[in-house]
Amino acid sequence: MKSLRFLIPYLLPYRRLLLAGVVWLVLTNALAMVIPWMLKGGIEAVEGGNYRGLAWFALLLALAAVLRGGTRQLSRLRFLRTARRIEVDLRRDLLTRLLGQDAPFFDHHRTGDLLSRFTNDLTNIRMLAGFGVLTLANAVLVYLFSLVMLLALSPGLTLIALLPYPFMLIVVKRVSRRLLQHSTLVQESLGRVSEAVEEGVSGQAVIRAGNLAEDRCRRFAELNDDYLERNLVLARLRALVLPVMIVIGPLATLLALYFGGARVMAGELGLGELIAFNAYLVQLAWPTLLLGWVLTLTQRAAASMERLDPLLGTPEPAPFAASATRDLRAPAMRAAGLDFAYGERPVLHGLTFDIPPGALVGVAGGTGSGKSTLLKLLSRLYRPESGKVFVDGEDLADLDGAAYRRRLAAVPQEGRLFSGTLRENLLYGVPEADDDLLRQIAEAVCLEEEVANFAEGYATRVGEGGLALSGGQRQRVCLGRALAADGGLWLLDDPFSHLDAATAREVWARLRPRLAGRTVLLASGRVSLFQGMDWVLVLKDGSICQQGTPAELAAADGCYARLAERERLLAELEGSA
Ligand SMILES: Nc1ncnc2c1ncn2[C@@H]1O[C@H](COP(=O)(O)OP(=O)(O)OP(=O)(O)O)[C@@H](O)[C@H]1O
Repeated sequence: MKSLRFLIPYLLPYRRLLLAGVVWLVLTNALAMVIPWMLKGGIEAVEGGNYRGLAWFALLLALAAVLRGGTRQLSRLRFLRTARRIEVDLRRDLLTRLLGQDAPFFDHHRTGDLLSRFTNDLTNIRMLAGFGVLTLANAVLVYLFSLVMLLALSPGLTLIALLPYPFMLIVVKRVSRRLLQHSTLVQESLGRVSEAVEEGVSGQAVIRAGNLAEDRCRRFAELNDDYLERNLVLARLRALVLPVMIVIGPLATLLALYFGGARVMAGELGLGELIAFNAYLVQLAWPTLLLGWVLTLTQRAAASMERLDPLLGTPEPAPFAASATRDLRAPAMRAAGLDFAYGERPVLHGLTFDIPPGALVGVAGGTGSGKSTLLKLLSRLYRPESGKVFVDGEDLADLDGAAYRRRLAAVPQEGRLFSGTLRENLLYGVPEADDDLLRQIAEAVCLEEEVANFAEGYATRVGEGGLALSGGQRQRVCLGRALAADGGLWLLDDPFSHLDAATAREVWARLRPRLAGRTVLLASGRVSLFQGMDWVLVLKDGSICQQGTPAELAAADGCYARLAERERLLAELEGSA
């Protein structure tokens, strides 16, 4: 249960609210204790023929019951409000930490599974922090108060009536470990179901185009069956606890009635006392029953907390870089013997190069040669296995991440747009930008004509992930977004891959003057874009096979020349087609 300790810092800010809840709860239980005592007084009044006394006891009993209803509501609201606030705090912290994770984290966690942590796991924790804590606190108070009253009425009978309770503790202890294990399995299984739904929605176009719906449905059915199976095991475990909890109360009453009845007949106990004794016992029944439920709730929340641990257990990320303070200084970049592997799979081998500040550098190479991976290392999304990257002579690993991001304008290969308008997407991170800048940016990435043809212009909504735009339009919006934010170091990962050769050349021609004075690395499979650049690194199977000026490389008989030749042949083929 150590995982539940994570909850304590989240409970602390609400200790006053919780304390108020506890105070109302104490009052509720004190009033609950009055009721059987009034019952006892009423019965004794009946036995003594005291009608006036009976009326008073009845009135007080009713008053206690009404007041108890009110205080109960007041305490409930405080506990549940605390739980809702904790849920909000946890959700906020989760997202902050998620956004602070580096790329390998996302390689190892599935989207649906991460999403289910924000929904199902948080609900489990909220349930425990609200109903769970309330029920537990209430049970402790009911047990304490009732025990005092039971002992006051008859210590001997109390011992007899409470005999079944240790049996309950044994069952609870035996089942709770297994409940935790199976709750974890259920949450993991739900993560896989969520993952399949997420993939089904985001990949719907591919599923339809490839006629994969039947296969996806079959896999989904398997995942669902697995989820059902694991839930059934959990339900069977819970079913072991509930009957025990249900039986305990009546069993105690039975013992009290049998042995207490004998004492009443022997004249050792009053009838009113026996009835009050039973009424106190009955008050134990409901909290006892709910304890079984709290047990499963606790195990589910503990399993959920363990799933949040990889995120919440990481140090709080540094404050995110403010967009207003972009750093436009062009850095010198140097790599010394960079090696990198995705898990066990080596991808980059001993990359060494030197780029002076303000240089325009191409990164050439065939598909899968490691271009994107190199740019990811330079943008510090991944860290090299061995070797170092130096930025202005300083080790990239030692640099302040936020300061480095302020200097960086990175355009990933598959740029992602956010739900919202075209304007919002182009000016993300530069909210103070005006229409003038917006138009300049659109012009620089050759979007102005297309936007003019959209009925709503820059107010056009791009759809989730930019689905309402073409792949090429999405790429250009991402380029425009980087242009609006700007930075001294530009890492462009094949940002023209969805554009035809002519448009790619046009966008690049418009972009180049705007990048003057920046250090720029452009990765692309199109060698023609590297003309006039200061330097080109040519990658092959994760190693640098050549580097030099484009003219030198074109003149030499090497992998660059072969890439150029292949591009020329492809262009000829396209032309003749
Ligand atoms: N997240 C990842 N996990 C595991 N392997 C990966 C991952 N990303 C890329 N790879 C592998 O690393 C190798 C280099 O990929 P990379 O994307 O860097 O190549 P690239 O030159 O940019 O290719 P392309 O031009 O097709 O985009 C490939 O073999 C690829 O399968």
